[in-house]
Formats: sequence, C-alpha cells, structure tokens
Amino acid sequence: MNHFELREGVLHAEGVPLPWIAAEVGTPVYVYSQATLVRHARVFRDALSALDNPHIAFAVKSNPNLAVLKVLQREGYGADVVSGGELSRALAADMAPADIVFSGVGKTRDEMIYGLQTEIGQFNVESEEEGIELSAIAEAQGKIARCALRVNPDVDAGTHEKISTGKAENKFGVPIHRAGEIYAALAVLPGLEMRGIAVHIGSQLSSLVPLETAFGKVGALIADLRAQGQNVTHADLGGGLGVPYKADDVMPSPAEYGAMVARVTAGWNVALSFEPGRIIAGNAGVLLTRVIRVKRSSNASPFVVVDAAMNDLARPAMYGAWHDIDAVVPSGATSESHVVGPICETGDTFAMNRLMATLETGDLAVFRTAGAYGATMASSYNSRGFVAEVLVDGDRYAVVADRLPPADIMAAERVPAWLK
Ligand SMILES: Cc1ncc(COP(=O)(O)O)c(C=O)c1O
Ligand SMILES: N[C@@H](CCCC[NH3+])C(=O)O
Repeated sequence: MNHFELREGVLHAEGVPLPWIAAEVGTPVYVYSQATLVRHARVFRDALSALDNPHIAFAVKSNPNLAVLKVLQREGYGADVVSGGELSRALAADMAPADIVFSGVGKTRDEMIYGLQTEIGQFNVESEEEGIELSAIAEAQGKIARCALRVNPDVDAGTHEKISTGKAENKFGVPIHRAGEIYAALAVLPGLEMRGIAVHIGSQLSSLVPLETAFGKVGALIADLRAQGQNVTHADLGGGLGVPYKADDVMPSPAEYGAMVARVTAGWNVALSFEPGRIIAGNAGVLLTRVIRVKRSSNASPFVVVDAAMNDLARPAMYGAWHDIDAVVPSGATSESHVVGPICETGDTFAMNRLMATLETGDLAVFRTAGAYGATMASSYNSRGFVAEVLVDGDRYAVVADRLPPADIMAAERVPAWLK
C-alpha cells in the first residue's frame, strides 16, 4: 500500500493534500509518511522472524530527523550511528544506549569518549589502529568497549561505485584474509571486549547474491576464529537492501532477504544485528517542489525550473540517480521535459528528456523515494537555505524541521576586525 496517492485528483500524503502543506509551510519541503515508516519497520522485522531475537539498528545517516528516529524508536529499533552528531540524535530520540552501534572509519577521540561515556552497545571497529586507540581511551575512562571487527570481504555489491563499500579498494573494514590475526591482536587489549564481526558491502543492492557471498565469508571467518579459541557471540550484517526508484525496478523483498539470512547463518550461534536505512525510509518520503517557470526558448524539450535544487536533493547530481517526478494535481497531459533546479551548475538537473506529467509555471510536483539520503545530504550551496521537513500522521501533520533561511546561516559568519 502506498501512502502517497491521488485522492480526487490531488496527491495526498496519507490523509493530507500536499497543496495544503505547500501553502502553509512553503516549498521545497520534504514530506514523510509515518504510516509508511511504521509499515516498513514492521515488514523488515517480520522478515527476520525466523531468527532468534535479531537486533535492528536504523542507519541514522539515511534520515536523521528526530521525529523519524522517534517513530522507529517506538517500533523498538536501535540506531547505527557514524558520528557524535548522529549519536546525540539517537539518544535524543530515546534510543537505549545498548541498542546503539557506532560504525565508521574515522571515529575521533572525542567521539570514542562520547560512545564510552554513554555506554553504547557496540563499536564496529574498522582498523587495527582504531582498536588500539579505542582500547587505550576505554582503559583511561575505566570502561570496556564492546566491539565487533568490521571486515572487508572483497565482494562487488553490483551497485553504484560511490556507494560500494565491500571491495578491497574501498576504505571500509579490514581485509577479511587478515581478520583472524587482527581480531586476535585486539582481543588481548585491556580496554576491548571483542565479541563479533560486522560487514556492510554497500547500499541500494538489487541482488541478494553479493550479500550471500559476503555472509558466507563471514560464516567461515567465525568458524576460523572459534577454532583459534576466540570469543564470537555477535554478527552485524549491515544494511544495503535496494528500493525501487522506478516502477519497473525489481528488488529483492525483505522476506527473501530474511530467508537468505536464516539459511546462511543457520548454525552460527551468534546474536545477529542489522543496519537498514533506505529500505525503511526511502519510500516513506517525497520532496515537494513548485515550478518557478518553464523555459521554452528552443525547439528542444522545455526546461521546467523548480524551486528544489541539487543542494536539497543531491542524489541525481552525485550519482546520476533517478527519482520519479509526478504532478501534485495532474492534468493528464504528458510531454517530454528537462527538470532542473535554480543552481548555477549544469549538474543541477533532475531529469533530461523525460516523458512525464506536463508541468506549468506555479504547479506543484514531487520527487518520489526521497525519504532516505534526501534532506540529510542537503547543503546551503548558492546561499540557499536548508529545506524544511514535515511528518504526516493520518489527517494531521507537523513541521519536524524548520526551514533554515540564508540569513540564519549568514548569522553564524563573522568579518574579522582587520577587515572592518
Ligand atoms: C555501515 C553502514 N550500515 C548501514 C548502512 C545503511 O545502508 P542502507 O541505507 O543501504 O540500508 C550504511 C550505508 O550504506 C552503512 O555505511
Ligand atoms: N548517499 C547514498 C547512500 C550512501 C550510503 C552510505 N553508507 C545514496 O543516496 O544513495
């Protein structure tokens, strides 16, 4: 079931007509559906029901909005964080510290201290160097850091190269062929409790095959570690499930994923955890925009200039990503258009020669599947403000992130005395 549907010719988010939100909050604005977030959270959890008490940590990077985190906290989700900022958000959303896992190749000393002081559940250590530093800091703080070693299984996830994380040349994790030796070296350090293995090979995966290959390698590693006498009680299998951005995209279902995981991990005898992001939040949000004007100065497709730009939704400019674009009040007419933002870069293009709903000056439109890696990747490039965010629940909605106007951003800047 889709919670962004036409009702009497007007696109709604659940029970709320999108033109109401545009009128009250302005555009561009991200609009999230709480019912969709809850449904996705439950579908993913149900897909893992064959496992013994799996732990699910929402990848905060995909959508760190506090209200979104709160919805997931109420669904019993923990958090996968990659910075002190994300950790503070997970805690602010009342996620239990024990349900928080800290990933990332560049945890700073201050971030390690923050994680130790707040007693987070697990650090996913991405290098021997990081483990040595974390142990020393933990010892000085009188704490023990519960750790998994993130391994790089050298598996091609078959996704966009910029979001692949499990090839040998990627910066993430330790080479799996050295994992036994590094695990053993870290296990003797006084500040660490080495308890497991973590793996995450990339995002927007359209096939389960690379995941199965990677998990198979992790299973073999766990057996090797145990044969060496190491303690292995946990395995974190990361996130990565792709979502359909186009109507004909075929993606593995959470149920197929769950069945594969149950099959591959049978007999591992570990507590399993997962870090889904996009599969939970991607289709739970749209970016609502208004057409500023339509340029018809050549014989080619017109340029539909919308008020959202690459600073608000970076994925098309960064990865050439496709987002469906629909009219909020469709007339039924379709035509080929280029859809672009106002930013002074050719890359500020959302669609070229796309056959889509005809849009005219002043019309509202949405970019679909914008709930993950949308607002969170926004910038203020071209001195544009930060985009607002709204959460819808049935017939009600709330602004869950204010628009941050350019003046507020400028207010944080100073001209030094010598230039006055
Ligand atoms: C360590 C880690 N875990 C989880 C995720 C979430 O991935 P996805 O949004 O594809 O589920 C990412 C992002 O790819 C990640 O880097
Ligand atoms: N930002 C990427 C996903 C990155 C995942 C990071 N681990 C995207 O929009 O597709």
